[in-house]
Amino acid sequence: MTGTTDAPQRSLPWWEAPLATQPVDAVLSVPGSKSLTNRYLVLGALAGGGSRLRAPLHSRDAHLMLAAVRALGASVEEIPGDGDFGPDWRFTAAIPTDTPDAGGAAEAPRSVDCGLAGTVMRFVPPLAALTSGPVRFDGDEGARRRPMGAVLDGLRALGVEVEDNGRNALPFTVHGTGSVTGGRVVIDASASSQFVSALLLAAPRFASGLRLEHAGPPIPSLPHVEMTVQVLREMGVVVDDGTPDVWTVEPGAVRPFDVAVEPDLSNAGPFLAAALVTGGRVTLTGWPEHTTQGGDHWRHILPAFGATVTRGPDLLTVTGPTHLRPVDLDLSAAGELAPTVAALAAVAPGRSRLHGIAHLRGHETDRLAALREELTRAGAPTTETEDGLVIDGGDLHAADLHSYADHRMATFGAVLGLVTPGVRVEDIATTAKTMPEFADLWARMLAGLA
Ligand SMILES: O=C(O)C1=C[C@@H](OP(=O)(O)O)[C@@H](O)[C@H](O)C1
Ligand SMILES: C=C(OP(=O)(O)O)C(=O)O
Repeated sequence: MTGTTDAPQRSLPWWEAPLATQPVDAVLSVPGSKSLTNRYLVLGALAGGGSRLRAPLHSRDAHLMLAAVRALGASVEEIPGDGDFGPDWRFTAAIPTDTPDAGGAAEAPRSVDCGLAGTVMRFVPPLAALTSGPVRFDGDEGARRRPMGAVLDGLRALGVEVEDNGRNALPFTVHGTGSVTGGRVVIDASASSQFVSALLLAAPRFASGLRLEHAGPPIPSLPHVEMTVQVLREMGVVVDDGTPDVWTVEPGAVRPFDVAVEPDLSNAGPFLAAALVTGGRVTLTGWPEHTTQGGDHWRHILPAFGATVTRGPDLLTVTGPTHLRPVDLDLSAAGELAPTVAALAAVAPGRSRLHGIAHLRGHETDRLAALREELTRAGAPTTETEDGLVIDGGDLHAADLHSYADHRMATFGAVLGLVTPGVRVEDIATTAKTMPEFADLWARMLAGLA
């Protein structure tokens, strides 16, 4: 099966991926979780009342979410914190909800730039529906290709007016009336777990709460839905998720909070992968004891390649094997890890199979097509299946690897480059979507300084 790739037409700078001259040996910390930061920003916008995010992620996706909740009327100030990667955020006012629609015809629409952030384009429209007046959403060119239908149809089923010229995609305008009645909604969330999270996060403020049902093929990335349920419960919201594919959220207040954001375990992936491909050792600090982050799956994925994973208090250490083994993995629960897993499979001699990830075609780019193209270009012949990739690894060579404006395609290239002379990665700065510090941290890891 083949797809089309959308390698950029513009000429972007090339980054010479550093080659590891010896096994890496580093202890490092990574910035905060995108998924948690952007959920807390949404919940802070509903709670207000001095809610504080400690050590939040400072990246393009997080700053777009911050700008979005501010555009909807929340007030957030930056205050010094203890995090290594930037200041804390404190809400001084929630978004105004339950305000009657002023009649609004002449009101200029507020606008939300979604960039390429799935969390912004999916989580913010239901918030916009709770405020009064039109809100126009748009984003990067690539964002207009990402699936949105289930959120927009879900909102329409709840009585919210959404104007999208029949595209079911960005750009669109949500016409908020200051309140959403709520009730029962059925959606197909097989293209993204974010459709479920989006409606659940705003649901405590729907007048009669929400009963959300999924009907369709299985939902991918289920730990992200569990994360949504957990953060809602932490803020005092009553959620029932006892029946598979059905969630009920009781109407009620979102309690103001003070939380420390966990490190981003998905973004820890390329650094852990460095230990595997170089036969070295990498320790991540701040690894949570319990977490809903999909990135916690590294503890199970990396041993399949032959790595040893050990836990210490607040630490995870990964030691690479002498030779990587090929793998056969279902990544449906943690699809965002697939580009890094694919890089490891390309280094491992033999045939690896990744499945359960058809929905990656709707991520930042069509990741199955992009990975097929770039892996094959680098000497690991790859084919697409209906729901994954078959990768023949072990014989990589120099290549110029495209990043498709996708942070995880860029870090994928960096992993290949560690053990393959002559790899260049296009536009490493695209990692700013979730980790602006990537190239710097990568260099520090290689220097043993991190
Ligand atoms: O809710 C979230 O924070 C996310 C959910 C997942 O989306 P999909 O279900 O679309 O894979 C994940 O891949 C994405 O990086 C972040
Ligand atoms: C799929 C991803 O992002 P988004 O939140 O934009 O969906 C990702 O980070 O891998």
